[in-house]
Amino acid sequence: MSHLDESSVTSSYFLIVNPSSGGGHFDKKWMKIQQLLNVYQIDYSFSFSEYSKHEIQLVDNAIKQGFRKIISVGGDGTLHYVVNGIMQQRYTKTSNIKVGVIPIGTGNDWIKTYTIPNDIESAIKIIVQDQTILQDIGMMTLSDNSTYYFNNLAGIGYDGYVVHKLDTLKKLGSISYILSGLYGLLFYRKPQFRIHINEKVIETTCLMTLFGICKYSGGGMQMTKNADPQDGLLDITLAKDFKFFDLVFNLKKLYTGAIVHHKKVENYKATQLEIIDIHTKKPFIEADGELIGTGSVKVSIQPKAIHFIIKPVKG
Ligand SMILES: Nc1ncnc2c1ncn2[C@@H]1O[C@H](COP(=O)(O)OP(=O)(O)OP(=O)(O)O)[C@@H](O)[C@H]1O
Repeated sequence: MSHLDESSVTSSYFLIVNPSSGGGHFDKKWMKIQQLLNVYQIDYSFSFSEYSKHEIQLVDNAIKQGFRKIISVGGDGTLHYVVNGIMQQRYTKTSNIKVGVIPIGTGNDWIKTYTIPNDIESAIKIIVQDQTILQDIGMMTLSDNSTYYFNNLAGIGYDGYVVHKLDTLKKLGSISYILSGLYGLLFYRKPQFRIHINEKVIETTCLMTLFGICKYSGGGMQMTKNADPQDGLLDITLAKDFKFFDLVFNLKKLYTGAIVHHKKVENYKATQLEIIDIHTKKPFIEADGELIGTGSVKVSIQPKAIHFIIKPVKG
């Protein structure tokens, strides 16, 4: 780790701004954000991301320059790459970094766990209040040894397929997740997984396996049983031989979280697991709603890795 001279560390915020996030009206939103940051006397610098994953490089530069407070202005994808930038940099311990979010994305699922409102001014007020939580971060290693981090939820199988299909439907907003999900289930061929978890080996046909750090994904669905962002454990859901009608008849349960009690669903807590794609069907792998690759994957957790600015808890 190449440590910076402490005198170059600044208390100012650095905003990573995704102008493509949220599908429109960016100029108006950005104008409002700048005005409010001035009203609340927040000292900041910023960069616009110019393409997907550019956030990683922008975060690296900002931390190198001495910034320790990073604000992600965008949706879950922007936050995902901001987190990847923090986890990959080598200038300071990741837990020295504080991350806040100004949500302007389509889904904005990460903020739901912390009841941060999907509203620019409320989010800025929360940043001013400066209450933080030291959150766990998930890590995935693919067959080619590439490494990816996730701050919300990741998965392999059908959810990856849905993310792959989602791009064309995203302009419809959060309903696009469910439309994409239902459409795909008519055609999707479930892979066979060999799963090594907690000294057990499970071999099964599997619609998907999910790894949760936080509670919500897919535009407000709750598909893990008891995700706790600070317990040092992945909250794992195995949706086994789920069929089209299993999903149609249980739509409401996807949103209430009751789906985890379905007889074709198994839940686990673990610090690590490995999923082997037995017949090399190359199932899609997603992290925080971003497609990251295909094939087998090892998943683990980095406990209490990054400080996130969250809504102050009353009491
Ligand atoms: N200038 C850019 N042009 C195109 N894509 C970009 C740009 N900057 C960042 N991206 C990428 O846009 C993708 C989507 O971003 P993000 O998820 O934040 O927005 P969203 O899709 O509107 O919101 P959500 O994921 O919450 O539904 C991410 O992969 C991000 O890296």
